[in-house]
Amino acid sequence: MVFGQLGGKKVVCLQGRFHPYEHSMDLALCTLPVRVMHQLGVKVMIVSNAAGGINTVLRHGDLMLIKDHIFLPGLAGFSPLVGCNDPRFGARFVSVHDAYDKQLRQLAIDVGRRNNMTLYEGVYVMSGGPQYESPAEVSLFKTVGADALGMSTCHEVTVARQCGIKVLGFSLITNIANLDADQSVEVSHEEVLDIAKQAGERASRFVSDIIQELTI
Ligand SMILES: O=P(O)(O)O[C@@H]1C[C@H](O)[C@@H](CO)O1
Ligand SMILES: Nc1nc2[nH]cnc2c(=O)[nH]1
Repeated sequence: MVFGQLGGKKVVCLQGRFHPYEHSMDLALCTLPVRVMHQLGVKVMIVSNAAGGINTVLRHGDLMLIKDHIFLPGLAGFSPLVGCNDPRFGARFVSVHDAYDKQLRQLAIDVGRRNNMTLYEGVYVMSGGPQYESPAEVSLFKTVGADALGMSTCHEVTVARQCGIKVLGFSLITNIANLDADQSVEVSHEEVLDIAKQAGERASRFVSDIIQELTI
């Protein structure tokens, strides 16, 4: 965790995250930093990820605001909320009808527009990873309404919402997910890192501008 000030606001940044595939799908462990941030008094969490684009409008390097998510591991019982519930972090049963705050999304859209940024809005699906998806799996996700897919974020957002932290999320499209097994292209982590690196500065500026205008 890095503590500091940005745009006149107190901020805490995580220099990385714990992915469920790195920790035997122990999602409670992977979301510990979010609970710590809650205990520190954090009210807004801005979360980002690298993702494969499913929606055909998305291109390498695009930013997609997350409007909603499909938490696939969570649906299968791999939720950070299973097990004993500690009431310091919120209720046993949590509604995620407003996982990604509408007001914060509007703020991001306004900031993006002022900076002439093309910003898409869509649904992020989290798979367990660490393998990238087969074309048939990508087709499945497309059919159920996903626009981009990755291996993180949903468990963190679920815990943040349980704690009452408002969330803004965006995906950086690092690769185009394959839909056709006959014309598929290999996805590589190097490509993901490369595109993420290229977009880093633009994405950081965008987040700083949003933080500057936060009124919460
Ligand atoms: O932490 P994120 O979700 O940005 O990282 C994605 C998912 C995998 O960890 C990795 C795959 O290339 O990028
Ligand atoms: N699951 C998944 N995660 C990603 N992270 C970056 N690209 C991808 C992708 O295509 N699939």
